[in-house]
Amino acid sequence: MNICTGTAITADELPFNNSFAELPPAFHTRLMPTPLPAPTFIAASAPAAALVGLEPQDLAGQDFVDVFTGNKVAVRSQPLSAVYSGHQFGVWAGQLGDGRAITLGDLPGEGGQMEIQLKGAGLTPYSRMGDGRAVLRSSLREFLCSEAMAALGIPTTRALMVTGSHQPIMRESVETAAVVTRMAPTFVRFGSFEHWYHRGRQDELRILADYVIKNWYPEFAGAANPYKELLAEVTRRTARMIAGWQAVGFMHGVMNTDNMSILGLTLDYGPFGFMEAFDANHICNHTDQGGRYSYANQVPVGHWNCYALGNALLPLIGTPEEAEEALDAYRPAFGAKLDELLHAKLGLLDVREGDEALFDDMFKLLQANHADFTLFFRRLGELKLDGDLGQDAPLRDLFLDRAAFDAWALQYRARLRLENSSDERRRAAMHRANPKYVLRNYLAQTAIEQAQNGDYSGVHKLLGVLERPFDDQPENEAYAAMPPDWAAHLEVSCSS
Ligand SMILES: Nc1ncnc2c1ncn2[C@@H]1O[C@H](COP(=O)(O)OP(=O)(O)OP(=O)(O)O)[C@@H](O)[C@H]1O
Ligand SMILES: [Mg+2]
Repeated sequence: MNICTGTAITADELPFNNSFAELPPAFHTRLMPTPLPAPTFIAASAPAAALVGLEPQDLAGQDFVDVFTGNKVAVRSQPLSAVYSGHQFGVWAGQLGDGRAITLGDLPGEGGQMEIQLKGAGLTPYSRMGDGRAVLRSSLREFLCSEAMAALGIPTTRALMVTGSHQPIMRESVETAAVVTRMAPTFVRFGSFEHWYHRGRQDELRILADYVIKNWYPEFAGAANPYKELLAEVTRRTARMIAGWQAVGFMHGVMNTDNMSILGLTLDYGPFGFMEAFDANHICNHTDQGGRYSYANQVPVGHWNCYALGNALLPLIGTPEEAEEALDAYRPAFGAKLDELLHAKLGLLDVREGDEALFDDMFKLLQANHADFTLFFRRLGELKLDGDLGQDAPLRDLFLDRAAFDAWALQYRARLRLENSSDERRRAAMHRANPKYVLRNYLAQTAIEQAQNGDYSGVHKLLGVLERPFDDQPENEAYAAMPPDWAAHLEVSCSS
């Protein structure tokens, strides 16, 4: 829909601006996406489409499929790939860049403009050893999880649609190609700044920082030290985003600095996972043998990544002391956000002494019993304040050590009694804080295998369920179930 005239627009007429293309040529390479043979529509997200005034049914039309696969370039689009560098697994990796992502331009929307990027659209000068492509499996995971995270209320890049082609792509086995159309106000990463810092190119560093401030942090433009303010705010946003991850059991899997968004958005859905049987040391990425990006380590790694950004911004900020001051925002921002989220998850209206001990004991209990993370919090909402704990069997049955659960539940009930709330009201509030549906690996895998056989109905169905993660959806009970036995053998890695 043309947001000015209210009429339908064709893909060719998409009203692209190209703000990143206006930066000097050192920041990007102008290039054309590489077409894929016979691209087909797989799925689109209606909530994402609405952000840029598009209708999902229009996206299924061949002209949109062609533009969003990269087979045709809209008149006003100036496709480009951006350069960036980064630290991978804590080690400086040098130049990376969009090796398979091509930005088409920015589309206007009511909430602000969105950069539209095709992931898997062919070789770029930054492809290094890669083929510039993404396979259907990883593209569906990125598509579904981007939209699932948005519905969970966690800051994230969005996924507008996904298209596929029969073109064979070699990974561990032969798979087929797909393209995800992603959206974010900008895809600038921490690594975009590290790139110029490590080359000693202060002019470009300043141009990039000014570009980001002007467009997304205009409130700092007139500050005494805008770059210090920028670092402090990105640090706070990153900390809050990671608190959001911890609260739903999301594990990113590859928190390299080139995957950290300058807007504090979850970026790059590769070997991610959602916590099932709780283990704070769980590693979701099979390739991450040392567990650098385990669930528990996400918190300090987020801080480490902000340090890397602070180091890169140092020539603009001035002194290390000022950068340190900005980075000091991390712990309080993380602590305050997690505390707020945990209170909501436990249905606690106010903050009281002893709450931290209650949370600690809860995590120890979950750890000792490897209770299912999502089911635990969802079923906790059903707990009754009075009566025999045995009446809460579905919750209690998540724990092998029932006595340990009973002891904690009594502590929790005592805490709840300090507040004046009914079972009903608490249940409703907790169900708004604790999702029933998250993208468990087995759910993604089931939909992917169906899609690999040409049937996309499982993807559509799963997307619909994940768009309403807090609703009860009795007809979709099966999607809330614990993983079946076969899922124990599922491994996700960096292969994508
Ligand atoms: N198949 C591929 N072809 C070319 N480059 C690739 C390919 N896979 C990954 N890369 C590049 O390797 C680097 C690190 O990869 P990583 O898996 O973090 O990113 P990605 O999943 O491709 O993309 P993004 O971070 O944009 O979501 C990036 O520079 C990325 O573009
Ligand atoms: Mg990446």
